[in-house]
Amino acid sequence: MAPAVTGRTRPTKPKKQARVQKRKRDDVDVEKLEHAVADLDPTAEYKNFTDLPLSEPTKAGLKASHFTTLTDIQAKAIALALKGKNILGAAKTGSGKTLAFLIPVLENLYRAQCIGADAGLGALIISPTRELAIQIFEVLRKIGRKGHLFSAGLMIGGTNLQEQRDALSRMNILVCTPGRILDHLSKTAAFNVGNLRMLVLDEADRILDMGFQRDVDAIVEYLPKDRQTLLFSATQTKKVSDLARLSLSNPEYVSVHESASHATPKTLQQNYIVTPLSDKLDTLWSFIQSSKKSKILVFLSSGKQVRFVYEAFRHLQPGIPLLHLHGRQKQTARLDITSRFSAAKTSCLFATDVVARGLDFPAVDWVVQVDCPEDADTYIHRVGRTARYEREGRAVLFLDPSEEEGMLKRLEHKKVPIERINVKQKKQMSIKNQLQNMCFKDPQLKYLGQKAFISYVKSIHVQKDKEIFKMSELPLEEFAASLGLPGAPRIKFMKGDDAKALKNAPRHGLSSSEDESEAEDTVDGLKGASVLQTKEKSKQDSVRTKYDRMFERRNQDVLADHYAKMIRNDDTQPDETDRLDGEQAEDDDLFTVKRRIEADQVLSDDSDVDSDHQRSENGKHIKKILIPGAKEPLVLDSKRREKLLKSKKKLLKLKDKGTKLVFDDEGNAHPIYEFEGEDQFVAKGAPEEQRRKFLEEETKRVETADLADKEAAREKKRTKREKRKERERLEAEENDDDDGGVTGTEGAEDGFANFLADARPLSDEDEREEPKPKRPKKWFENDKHKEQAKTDRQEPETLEDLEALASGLLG
Ligand SMILES: Nc1ncnc2c1ncn2[C@@H]1O[C@H](COP(=O)(O)OP(=O)(O)OP(=O)(O)O)[C@@H](O)[C@H]1O
Repeated sequence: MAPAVTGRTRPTKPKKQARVQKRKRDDVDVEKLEHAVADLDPTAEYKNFTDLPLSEPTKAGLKASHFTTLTDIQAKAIALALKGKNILGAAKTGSGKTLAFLIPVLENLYRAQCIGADAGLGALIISPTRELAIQIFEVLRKIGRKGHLFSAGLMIGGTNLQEQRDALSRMNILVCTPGRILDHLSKTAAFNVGNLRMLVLDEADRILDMGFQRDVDAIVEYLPKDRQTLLFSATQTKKVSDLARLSLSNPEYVSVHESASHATPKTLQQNYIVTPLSDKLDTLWSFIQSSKKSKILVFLSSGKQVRFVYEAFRHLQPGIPLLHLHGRQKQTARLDITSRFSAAKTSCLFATDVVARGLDFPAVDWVVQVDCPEDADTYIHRVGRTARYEREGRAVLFLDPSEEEGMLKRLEHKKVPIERINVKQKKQMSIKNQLQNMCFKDPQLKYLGQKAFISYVKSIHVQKDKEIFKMSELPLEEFAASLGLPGAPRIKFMKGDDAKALKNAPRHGLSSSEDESEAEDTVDGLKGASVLQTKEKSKQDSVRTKYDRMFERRNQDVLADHYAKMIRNDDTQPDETDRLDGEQAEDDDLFTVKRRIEADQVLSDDSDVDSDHQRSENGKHIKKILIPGAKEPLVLDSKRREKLLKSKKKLLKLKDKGTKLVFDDEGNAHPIYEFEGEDQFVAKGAPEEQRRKFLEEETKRVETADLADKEAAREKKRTKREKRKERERLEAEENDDDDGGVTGTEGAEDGFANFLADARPLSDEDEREEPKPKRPKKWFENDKHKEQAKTDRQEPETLEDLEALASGLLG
């Protein structure tokens, strides 16, 4: 990120005079304001911003942004915060919490005249995600643009740390993410937070949860204790430990919707569908097909899932522009996608929970939760991306039958009104075959599918609420098939009993039993582990040593199945999975021999490696192992020697070097160099003549070989060039797609109410046919404002522009 500099040029003399005069006016203003704030009654009901004792620049900024009436949370929180109280604010999503803390930040710093480089940092606003930080910063800039003189900056990850450093010491207000600000606090010497007056945590529950706990603890260590702290969230924490950690003494609880019968906005219609995990993508596809004229936000549990679903659906040409967003993307791409989705009228964004909180995308029609959220709070945050600030919206949650009971219980407890609906069977489509075809043809997509599968299973495994997430009840094998995969990839994350079951399981690839290898193919998660447990029960009776386990250990990564097949006996018939894998299996043949030799030589404990347990003179247990090709058995009498077994390179040293042989046409072995008998040599002619002849023949041979080599090199280059061109062409096509160049028929629009059999009639369903009433313009979209803004300054397009305009806020 370019430094969030003020961007102000050195003021000319008349400007300086005007500023001094303004400051004087401010002084008067400040005194008056101090009195007015002291007299302010925080229990009174304030309706309009003009009822509050606010500075002229703030009033002007609010007016220019068309904010006139206060929302509930603003009415309750602003008055208290102006009086310097610590606040714990909770209000439903989309209820206007951002202004509830930004106005007090501007006002309290203004009254304290915490302005300019000498004043130092006055307020620190922390947000859990970069996107949300940017959004807060934008709102701050808009309402502060009418005459405030503060310097404000945005410090988020994914941008240049060094460039931010110089600017830091000049900032009065900073909007940041926890990791980045901690970086600066610990590494930037010039960054002084000694004068800090206010700390704000937006989406406090997320910031205070496990993910950010340590960062927040460390940040708070640097800050002065006698500051004002404001915490805001849609689902408020009152945990004593959290409050103590933030030195939040006697906070005022401002919870406007606590007594409300629902935790979500009234204008939000919420439904759930019970759909087995293996049908989720079919249901999602069918849903998208019936809602092509909507703006849809789809939540999935991991970036890898997002990537796969996005790529797969894109290939299927859904007829609606698709976008995808997850935390692993570059910051510029994330920003670009956020703004494209904000601007889009119809689009479908696949995203992780990185956009679940706080983001204010205008006019989202649908929030679809394909993967069950980890808890009810996350559910509330996700659905909060629609039906914002009194607008209407719909949300639908997909649940596997095993998740239904547990999740509904949690939602009920949190006062979330949700009703079950069913999918109309005739509207349900299946894309399973297409996905299988695509994965078969495109190894990259198959790879993404494998990753998606693994990350999904892992995400279920780490879920805390086992009443909702029951791995053993999920149809994982069918789920893998529904992603187009030929089999369920193996996963190495098992902990506790399950991990032991897997660890103790023998290497099926080396076992002769076909049954066992079948079991292994289906192994996944707990289900698989339990299969193994039963199979191994009989073996567990005998004592198992570390060595036994070491010999039986197998590679448990994504390709483990393939590996197992590769080292299986030659006569083993390829199974269905192999056949599906076609080309890849053929390629793998290349490695079969090599792998088998390595595996046999190094790991196998049956025929090739003879082991012998003995006791040494000092009574220590030792084991002798005969390595094939080695002259002497390897004595395992120390840890270091044991380690030898793991290193093939070191084992090679123990082996005989061997002799190189060549085979003739009849298959008889000969040493590479065989001496000719003297008579034969003499019979061939003079040695000089023989030498000349030999040289001639060899030169010819080398020349032909050289030609062949050159041709092969040319061919290689050619294919490489073609591949590159193909890649470029595909990339160009992809970009076109992203730009909205979407194929498909738009006329096929049916509306989701048609798709759902028991859907409550959507009140605006008919209205939808009529021209939609224009979405009320946001304050910053106002034409008048736009024109004026154009004359004042250019609207920011990039993060850098935004930062460069930080000073705009500020005068
Ligand atoms: N007083 C107001 N008058 C009109 N519109 C408002 C007012 N306050 C906020 N809004 C608008 O309401 C929308 C939601 O506001 P905001 O993003 O602050 O909600 P939030 O409570 O922070 O939501 P979340 O919990 O999802 O973060 C925004 O589009 C904002 O412009």
